[in-house]
Amino acid sequence: MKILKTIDLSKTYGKGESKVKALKNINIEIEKGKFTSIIGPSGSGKSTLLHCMAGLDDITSGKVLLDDKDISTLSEEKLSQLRRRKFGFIFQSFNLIPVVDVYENITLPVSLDSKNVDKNYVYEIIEILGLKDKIKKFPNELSGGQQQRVAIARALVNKPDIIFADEPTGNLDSKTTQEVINLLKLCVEKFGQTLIMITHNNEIAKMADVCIKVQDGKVLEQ
Ligand SMILES: Nc1ncnc2c1ncn2[C@@H]1O[C@H](COP(=O)(O)OP(=O)(O)OP(=O)(O)O)[C@@H](O)[C@H]1O
Repeated sequence: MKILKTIDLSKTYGKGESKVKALKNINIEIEKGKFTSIIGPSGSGKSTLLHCMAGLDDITSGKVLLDDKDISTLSEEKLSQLRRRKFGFIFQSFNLIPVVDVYENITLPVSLDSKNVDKNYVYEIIEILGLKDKIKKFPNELSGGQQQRVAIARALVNKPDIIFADEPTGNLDSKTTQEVINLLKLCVEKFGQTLIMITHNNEIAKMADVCIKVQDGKVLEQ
């Protein structure tokens, strides 16, 4: 089953002389419950594609279908609700909140949406990600790998349908990278989520179920 599709998706930045065609008629389909990697050279349009699929960036033409519904025409308010409820995000810079502890960093997306925190589920995630003895720590007391594991826990806490990850291991050494990717895969498998991840790294791209190659704003192969 396909959870997300793009139809002739194009994105152009700027106007006139400074116009950049970042995406040119992209047609891709993302399989539900699978791990899809997006690989390509710097500037090829990977981040733009991810942002357009996740409703973080407006598109110039085409469609983005989530469960066959076009999300590119939604209002900013509806889009932000959709992102909060259905999507999880992990970025290269962990984007943790420095003044609250690990537990609060993880549970904040749920409390922001004024839903009750499912404590059993939160502790299950914390356990899997090996953060049990870290929940009272603050982000600056953690290593990079530990901080990224907190960011993964935070992305999972809403039980999102899709997790969008933009170079999540870009700031980590190769051993920690393997650990983090393995944990991410484990969580996705365990909770049946769909993972879409950008990477520069061929080895990581190969760990995915599906690999999409992007070059010069176009999809080379899926
Ligand atoms: N906000 C923006 N304004 C203007 N041009 C942009 C903007 N964001 C990206 N671009 C341009 O769009 C093209 C695609 O950029 P994008 O960031 O999607 O590539 P990428 O494959 O993710 O690169 P990297 O691997 O270096 O992060 C590039 O030519 C970039 O310069």
